[in-house]
Amino acid sequence: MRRCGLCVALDAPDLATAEGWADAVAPHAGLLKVGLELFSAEGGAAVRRIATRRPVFLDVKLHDIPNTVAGAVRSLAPLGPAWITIHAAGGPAMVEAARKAAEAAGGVARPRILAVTVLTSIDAATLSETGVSGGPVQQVLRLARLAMAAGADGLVCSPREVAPIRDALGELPVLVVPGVRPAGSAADDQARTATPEQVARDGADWIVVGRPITQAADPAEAAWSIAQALRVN
Ligand SMILES: O=C(O)c1cc(=O)[nH]c(=O)n1[C@@H]1O[C@H](COP(=O)(O)O)[C@@H](O)[C@H]1O
Repeated sequence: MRRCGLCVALDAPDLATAEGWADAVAPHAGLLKVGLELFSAEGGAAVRRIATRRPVFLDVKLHDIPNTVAGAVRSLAPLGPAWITIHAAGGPAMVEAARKAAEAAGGVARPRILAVTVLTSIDAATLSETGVSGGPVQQVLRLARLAMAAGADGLVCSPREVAPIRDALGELPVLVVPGVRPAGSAADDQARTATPEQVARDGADWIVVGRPITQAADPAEAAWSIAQALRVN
């Protein structure tokens, strides 16, 4: 039976705040995420410090020409992240360049490349405004196939596409799923959401949760409660 783990997004303005959250939630989280806010403020030190608690998911969502993305992956790999995000919409050559750069960075401990499909903040109307017709599920499936064929190790999608991706692409892709909200929590700026229980049932490998944990009165308790909700299988 597939187990779904909790990744906590440490979206903090400084390392002291992030390390406080990391210490509180580490007993309930299998991965900790360093994203654009923390990485922009603290750089590589954030990855190195957080990695002393749990493997780090370094979410920088690279999206550039293949040569530049490959160079960025080469520069980030020595920090030791378990995962690095890129945008699948950069196209197959970009995804392949990221994968090759990660492999060249070496060994079994190489960073894994996660391809972001359609951001969880984007609804059908916004997607159509950007020129993409057909709706999020169709676009996510298109980008998921493209990214996996080009060598991505896994995919980031919203809770709404976990079941469709499993139907279309099977059990192999690692699925990492933000936009998760416990019943009754505010959606904030997330558009395509579902509960932890639903996402685990549909076959996600990891959920990514930030504010419902970090902005809770007791982040450790909030992380524990979400981790419990994942044990539905
Ligand atoms: O790549 C991501 O992690 C990501 C992709 C996506 O489509 N949507 C998304 O919300 N994320 C990240 O997941 C986290 C969600 O945070 P909360 O909305 O606070 O739970 C943030 O750190 C986002 O940067």
